[in-house]
Amino acid sequence: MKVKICGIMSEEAALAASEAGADLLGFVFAESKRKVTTEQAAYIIQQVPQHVKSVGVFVNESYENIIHIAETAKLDYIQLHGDEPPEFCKSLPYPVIKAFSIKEQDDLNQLAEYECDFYLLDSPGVKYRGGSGIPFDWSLLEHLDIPREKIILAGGLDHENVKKAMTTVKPAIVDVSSGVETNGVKDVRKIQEFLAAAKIEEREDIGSLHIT
Ligand SMILES: O=C(O)c1ccccc1N[C@@H]1O[C@H](COP(=O)(O)O)[C@@H](O)[C@H]1O
Repeated sequence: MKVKICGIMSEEAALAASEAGADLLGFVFAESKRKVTTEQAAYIIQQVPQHVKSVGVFVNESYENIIHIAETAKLDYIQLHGDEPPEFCKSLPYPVIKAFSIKEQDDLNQLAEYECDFYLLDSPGVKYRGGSGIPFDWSLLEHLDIPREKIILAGGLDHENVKKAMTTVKPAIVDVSSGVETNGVKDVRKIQEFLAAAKIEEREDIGSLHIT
C-alpha cells in the first residue's frame, strides 16, 4: 500500500515520514492552517530523497500560479481539491490528482467526467476544502467503477482505522493529514504508527514467503 502524508510544514515531519516509508508528501498551497509558502515547500522537498514524490494541493488556483509554484518547488503531482472542471485538469502539464467530496452515492457520478491520474476520495470539507479529519461512509464506494489502481482514499484516516479502510476500499494509496497530528502539528510517533499500520500487508506478504 502506498502512503501519502499530507500537510507537511516542516523538514522534521518530511524526514520522519520519508524514513518511515512514506511514498508521497503533500504540501498545501490553499487556504488552510497547513498552508506553506512556495519557498518553504521548495526547501523541504530538496531535503527528502528523490523517490519520495511531492504533491502540491491547490483549491481553485489559477493555471499560472500552479505552474509557477510547481516549477519553483519541483512538485511531482498536482492535487486539485476545489471545483476545477475536467478541462482544467487535462490542461496541466503534470500528473493530476483530482479530489472529490463524497457524502452520498450521487457524488460519485462526476468522476466519469474526469480524466486524471488519480481520483482522491475525501470527506466534505468543514472549515477548509479538506483536512477535516472526519471519515466518510466507505460503503458508498462498493460499486465504484474506477480502477482501484487510480483511487486514493482520504478523510479522517489514522493508525487505528487505516487497515479497515484498506480492506474495505482497496485503494492504491491512503492519504492522511489530521490523523498524524497532535494539537495541529505533525507528530513523528503518529506518522510512524500510521506507516507501520498501512504497510503491514507488505510485511505480511514477506512473512508468508518465509513460511511456505
Ligand atoms: O489539509 C488541509 O488543510 C487541506 C486544505 C484544503 C484542501 C485540502 C486539504 N487537505 C487534504 O484533505 C485530505 C484529508 O485530510 P484529513 O486526513 O482528513 O485531515 C488530504 O487529502 C489532504 O490532502
